[in-house]
Amino acid sequence: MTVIATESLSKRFPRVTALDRLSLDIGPGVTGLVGSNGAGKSTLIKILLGLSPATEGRAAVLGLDVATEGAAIRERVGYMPEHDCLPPDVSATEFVVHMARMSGLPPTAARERTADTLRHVGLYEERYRPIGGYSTGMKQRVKLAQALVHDPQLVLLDEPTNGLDPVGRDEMLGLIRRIHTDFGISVLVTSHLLGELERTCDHVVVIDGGSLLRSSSTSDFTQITTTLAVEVTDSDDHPDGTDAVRRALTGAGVKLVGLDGLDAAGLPGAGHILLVEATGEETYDLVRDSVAGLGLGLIRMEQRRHHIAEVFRTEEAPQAAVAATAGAGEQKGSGRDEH
Ligand SMILES: Nc1ncnc2c1ncn2[C@@H]1O[C@H](COP(=O)(O)OP(=O)(O)OP(=O)(O)O)[C@@H](O)[C@H]1O
Repeated sequence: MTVIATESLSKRFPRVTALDRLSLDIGPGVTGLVGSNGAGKSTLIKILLGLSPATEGRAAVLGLDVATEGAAIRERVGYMPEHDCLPPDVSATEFVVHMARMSGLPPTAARERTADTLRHVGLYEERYRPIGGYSTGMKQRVKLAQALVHDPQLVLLDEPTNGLDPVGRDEMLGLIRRIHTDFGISVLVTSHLLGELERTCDHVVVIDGGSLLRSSSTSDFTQITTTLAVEVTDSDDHPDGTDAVRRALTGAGVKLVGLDGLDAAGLPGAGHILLVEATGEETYDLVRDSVAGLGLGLIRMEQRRHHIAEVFRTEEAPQAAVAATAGAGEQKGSGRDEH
């Protein structure tokens, strides 16, 4: 079943091509749309909502044509915009009830749905206070609640983790995951951070300069590698057990792999982890025998998975990957100029 389909979709502004012949086929579940700033993510969302016309190509959301059935799409789809757009002088409850009424819910249903939805996103007593005094995390929750209040089939979330600290970001990602697992609502969530989508999404679409770079299931991105992660104990004889094993394995001709600065993101306590290139079963035996020979304990020896960011380090879009993993690149306008 297709939730979002685009066919050679382009959007040209006078000086920039924001989307360039983009063809996508997105199914149910949680899908991440990743791209550096200016890649065309918000432009795509506005076209999918029927709010902005495409220059060329076609798109359908839940089987409805974006060019002619925008109102029907917006009845069935929730939208969380990227930028701060909340009125400061009303409470979350008043605002979300208003949005529910705008979506056609009768007054009692609107109030009930509002209470349920605000509780679901983690806003309790504070929901009666004016939004102007809220933290960024609370405002993001209000924006999420108004996207969910009319019980949509699909929500489009534009950079929901923007401006959040690591704890707030994890909480928001957990909420997003539960939108699908608890309510069966499909989600398209944009981000410029590849790493956070890896944990949250079933499927990831990567765009750069308005074009499709890759669309695959998260598990395809994070396939098993031939690298073994090895962790050992220390001992009185070998106070740095990791180093002793490193020397033993190198002496036995085993190739060790560098982490390329990805250790902190990849594996907890990665300073104590050796990455070993496995050439076959014999590599496992050699590691086991070397560790035992040194009188050390083997804490773990496991095949490592790729992280999405690594895939892009080695593939065709090094610039997009760097921008996406760095997460701080705020440069606009990576869309290409018209010729
Ligand atoms: N109304 C507009 N007029 C002219 N150019 C626009 C307009 N809206 C977007 N653009 C340009 O189109 C390109 C894509 O912008 P878009 O906002 O879709 O990117 P994005 O991937 O959502 O990035 P960000 O997260 O920074 O918003 C950018 O170069 C942007 O400057």
